[in-house]
Amino acid sequence: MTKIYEKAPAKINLLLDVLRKREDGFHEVQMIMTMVDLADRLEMEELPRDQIVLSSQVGFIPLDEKNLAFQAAKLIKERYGVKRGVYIHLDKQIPVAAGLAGGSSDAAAALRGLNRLWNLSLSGAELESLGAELGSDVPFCVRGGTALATGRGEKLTPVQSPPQCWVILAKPPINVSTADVYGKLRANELKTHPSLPRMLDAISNQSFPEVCKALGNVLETVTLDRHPEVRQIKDCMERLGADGVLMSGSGPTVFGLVSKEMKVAKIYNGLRGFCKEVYVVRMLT
Ligand SMILES: C[C@@](CO)(OP(=O)(O)O)[C@H](O)COP(=O)(O)OP(=O)(O)OC[C@H]1O[C@@H](n2ccc(N)nc2=O)[C@H](O)[C@@H]1O
Ligand SMILES: Nc1ncnc2c1ncn2[C@@H]1O[C@H](COP(=O)(O)OP(=O)(O)O)[C@@H](O)[C@H]1O
Repeated sequence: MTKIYEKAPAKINLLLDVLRKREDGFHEVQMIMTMVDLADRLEMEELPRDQIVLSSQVGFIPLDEKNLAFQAAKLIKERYGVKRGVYIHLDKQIPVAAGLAGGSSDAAAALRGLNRLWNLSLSGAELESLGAELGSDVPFCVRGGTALATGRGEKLTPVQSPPQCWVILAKPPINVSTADVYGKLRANELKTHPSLPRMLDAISNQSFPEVCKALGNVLETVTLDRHPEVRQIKDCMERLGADGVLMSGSGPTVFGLVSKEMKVAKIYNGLRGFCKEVYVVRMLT
């Protein structure tokens, strides 16, 4: 039996601005998103019966229709009239409900993989548009790389890779719901907004210090207030010498950008003192 493998990397938001709340309940955003090399892995294999079966080595995620990879398989099957079944094994490495788009990336990987397994010959644009039906971050996860995401996050413009660096991820032991965070955001009362042109300039000049200065995420106004432990992790990373520090997405994961390898071990060890889940990864360029 043919087996298809797909990697589903985590994303971080180098910049996340919210412009306004829309009538459909979503928020109009401007985000610079990029992938890091912490990834889930999906293994897909045809089943002799017309059924979607999902398994994982972890017990704390749903394996039924609530799972975004399951939803992706169901959507592509129904839309293209595929009368074949699939067994998907999900090797989960990305922390869940962390602001790292783990579920969205799994859905994107399932779309890419099933397109190959079932020889559907769908274009990248078609896969992205299917992805948009599953979640705002899924089109970016289908495409990967670095992008400016606008609309509710589904409209993508490619952006050059940021200068390569180390990324230290620290996830406090709390789960944050994206819907909750957007729900509590007072989009009209935001006092400051991160500057998108500044971040785009920093990337196009490949200036690591400028990228660090241009980091910004308006969702911190909600999550940092409600979860002091996230602010503590930010402060700790700054104290330990990370060059740039920001919460990713709706949180609670905080990432630190570090250019010099010799600083990484000190920051990692310092964080491990009070946060169990710390990862040292690279940006995917
Ligand atoms: C905040 C971000 C930043 O990348 O990521 P995460 O923190 O979830 O990783 C995204 O905007 C999350 O995208 P995603 O997780 O795909 O969101 P969706 O499933 O589409 O929406 C979940 C809920 O979030 C709210 N939502 C989402 C996107 C958006 N632009 N405005 C919103 O108000 C809506 O209430 C929606 O019901
Ligand atoms: N494949 C999946 N991996 C992880 N969580 C999933 C998946 N499919 C659905 N979920 C559900 O989606 C929610 C958000 O998960 P996740 O995508 O990891 O968060 P975030 O969008 O903050 O990065 C969780 O509550 C989880 O139960």
